[in-house]
Amino acid sequence: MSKVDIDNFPCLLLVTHIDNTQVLSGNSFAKQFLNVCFEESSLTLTDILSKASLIFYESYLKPILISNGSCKEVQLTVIANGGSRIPAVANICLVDEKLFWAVYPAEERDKLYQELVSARENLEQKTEELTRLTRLDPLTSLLNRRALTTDLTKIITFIRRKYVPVCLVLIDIDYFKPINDNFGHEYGDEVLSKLASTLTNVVRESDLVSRWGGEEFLVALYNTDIQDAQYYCNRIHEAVQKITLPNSKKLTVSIGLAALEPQDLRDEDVIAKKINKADNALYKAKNNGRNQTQLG
Ligand SMILES: Nc1nc2c(ncn2[C@@H]2O[C@H](COP(=O)(O)OP(=O)(O)OP(=O)(O)O)[C@@H](O)[C@H]2O)c(=O)[nH]1
Repeated sequence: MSKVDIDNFPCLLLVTHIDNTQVLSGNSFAKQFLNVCFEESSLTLTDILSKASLIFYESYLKPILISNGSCKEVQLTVIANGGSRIPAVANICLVDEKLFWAVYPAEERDKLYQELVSARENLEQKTEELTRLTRLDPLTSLLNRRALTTDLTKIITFIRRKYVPVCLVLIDIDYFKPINDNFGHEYGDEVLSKLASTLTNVVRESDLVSRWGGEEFLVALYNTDIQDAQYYCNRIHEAVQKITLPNSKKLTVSIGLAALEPQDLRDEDVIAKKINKADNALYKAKNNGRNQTQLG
């Protein structure tokens, strides 16, 4: 078999002595990577390995090499030409008091790792964004029905432990069908969006505002008793009437209001029952001539 040219190996091949840190020789790849000339310099492992890797070598690898004769796939940090710290994988074996090192710099692996980290961060951001979007109604950007129910369930778990008054406000646009019929569905969508902004502007940040379905909106007023909720409903009526339709008529809404009392919270079905109560009150408001709030 012809003699193998070790300079063609794509890794650092080094020879050191087990008794000291002196580098006795190395291949071309190592010369280039470390920018040294082994014959002329007195290079030691201290120059090649990071401080932590050197401690690892002295305290862990060396005893293993002495007892087992070899160490495989050990992770080290190599100081490259120019001082940059490069993660590397080394195989080392001991023959006649000399250590033979094959060190594979993991520059590419490190780059790949960084790419993986940023791809994961990217994915996490996208997942967050998607989760956010699945909670929102696409037309109004308000919480959708499912998100409102989830958030309200959390609030109820909390107020079961420490009661805080919460009121549910069910809002339905009056005569919305004629708005669509007379001015078009697109205009109807615009009205829904305007109403959504109006509701968001009237409430506090701790309140939940949702599009419950069609032209119905459900608002959960946190830390609000029934008197304050009625005051809030009056503000909604006033604000909504500022939205004027193309025929100069004012937009109006009917509202059903229900309060979550401490005794209601024992009921597992409290949300459905209270919404039902608000719905009955809304029905009363419609039957009573619309543009008003009724208590459930
Ligand atoms: N533009 C638009 N219209 C919708 C949307 N969702 C539901 N609607 C319409 O809302 C209208 C609701 O009509 P109705 O339930 O008859 O109620 P209304 O005309 O408001 O009458 P009252 O509630 O009794 O005052 C229907 O014509 C639906 O098609 C939507 O996303 N966009």
